[in-house]
Amino acid sequence: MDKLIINGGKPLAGTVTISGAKNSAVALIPAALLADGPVVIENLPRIQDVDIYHELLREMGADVLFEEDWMEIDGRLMKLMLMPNGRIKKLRASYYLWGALLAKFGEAQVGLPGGCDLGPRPVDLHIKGFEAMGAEVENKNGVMTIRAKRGRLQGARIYLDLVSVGATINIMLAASKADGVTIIENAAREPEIVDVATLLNNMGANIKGAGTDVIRVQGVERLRGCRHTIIPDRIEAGTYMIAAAATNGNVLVENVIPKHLESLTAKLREIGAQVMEMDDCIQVMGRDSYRSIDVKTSPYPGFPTDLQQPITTLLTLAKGSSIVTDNIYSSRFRHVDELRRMGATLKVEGRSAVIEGGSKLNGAKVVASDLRAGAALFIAGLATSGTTELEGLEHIDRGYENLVGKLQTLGADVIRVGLQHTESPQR
Ligand SMILES: CC(=O)N[C@H]1[C@@H](OP(=O)(O)OP(=O)(O)OC[C@H]2O[C@@H](n3ccc(=O)[nH]c3=O)[C@H](O)[C@@H]2O)O[C@H](CO)[C@@H](O)[C@@H]1O
Ligand SMILES: C=C(OP(=O)(O)O)C(=O)O
Repeated sequence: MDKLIINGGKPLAGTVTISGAKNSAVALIPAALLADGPVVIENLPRIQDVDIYHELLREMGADVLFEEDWMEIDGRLMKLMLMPNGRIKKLRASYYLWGALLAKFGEAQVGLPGGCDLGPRPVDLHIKGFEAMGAEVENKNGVMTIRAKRGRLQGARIYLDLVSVGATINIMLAASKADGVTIIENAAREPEIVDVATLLNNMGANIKGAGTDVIRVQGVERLRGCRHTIIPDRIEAGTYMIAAAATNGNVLVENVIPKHLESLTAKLREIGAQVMEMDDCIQVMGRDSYRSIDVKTSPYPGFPTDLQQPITTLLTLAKGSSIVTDNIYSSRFRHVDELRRMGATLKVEGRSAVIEGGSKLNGAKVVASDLRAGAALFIAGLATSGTTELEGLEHIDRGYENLVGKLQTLGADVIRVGLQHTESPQR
């Protein structure tokens, strides 16, 4: 297995360019299947989740060209297939095939998704939405068979009991070609949802209100091909911002939408880091001592759960007690034991990490249990003055493009060793 070897203690300095958003990319790709012509998606991140989606599309008979950072997708020759297992288990976002195939064929037979193990990740709200639109749903040994009872879904008013990114996008996908109007209430407002609605509208859909908590979708008969550029990955950007602060560095994070990072920017300023927002970049200047603070995750525009683990690492360096509470996932704390192995003083209490900050971290052999646990640990490795060996890179590969290259550009002493010497998995 590959591992990262990090000789930490060097302040990160320089410029890092952020890739396209993972959570947009993995929804835009299935959305493109709905068009009666080619859709070109640009600024795709070269990450494992995108590679797996590429393979899934080929498996389903779509015509796909994947070059550099763009993909041309033509779903016209695609066949409806049973997809019980295999690649769909390797990522969370394979659940978007439910909404996309339902809209395209009136039917989907796709297994339950994989993705990061963060405790229970139910899909009841997706199902509730499809049922409200006239689908019958059967779960047989983890394979979801979802069928529009009348051949085509009907518009419906759907209230989401919890704010869910996945359910909001899935219902939007399904509703885009349904008969009539669908209203999604208590919809998620994440920028990735706006990105998906923008692509669908450019394909000829009629979606209003994306980015607010009420989304209105007037179904249309046909969607057409178009060209779309993905928004920057605010979680990748946030990870580098936190890494800059944790190493007392000075990093210009470019190709970002600063507004998408406001909750993190506010927290970094609160602990005492200097953060400057410009048009499409953010500069973070660290310092050698920080104030402790509390952080609570919540749906956008709140503090993102996907940055909860990375900021926990930073707060282990701040003097005093900090509490980091994850209101989205109750068990997203598998990085905590590994951080303790590196000398941090913190424990899990309920759905919070309680941190006694200020202890000096040391290098150690640690394992990433999930994608952002990986981020928390490579940031810790960069911030210690010792050597850290980090395993579990298959999780990190799901979401960080060219991690080693980008860190090396910022002056980090980090290499990847193991059987596979390439950063990005083979396509
Ligand atoms: C591919 C993708 O975009 N992944 C993101 C997406 O995941 P994902 O779409 O899976 O997360 P959701 O927004 O749906 O989950 C939010 C909360 O709602 C709960 N829930 C969700 C659906 C459902 O049917 N029932 C239910 O109870 C979840 O357990 C969780 O507690 O949003 C998460 C929350 O911002 C991020 O951490 C993930 O990076
Ligand atoms: C939880 C995440 O991803 P996924 O939902 O794809 O597992 C993440 O990106 O932090």
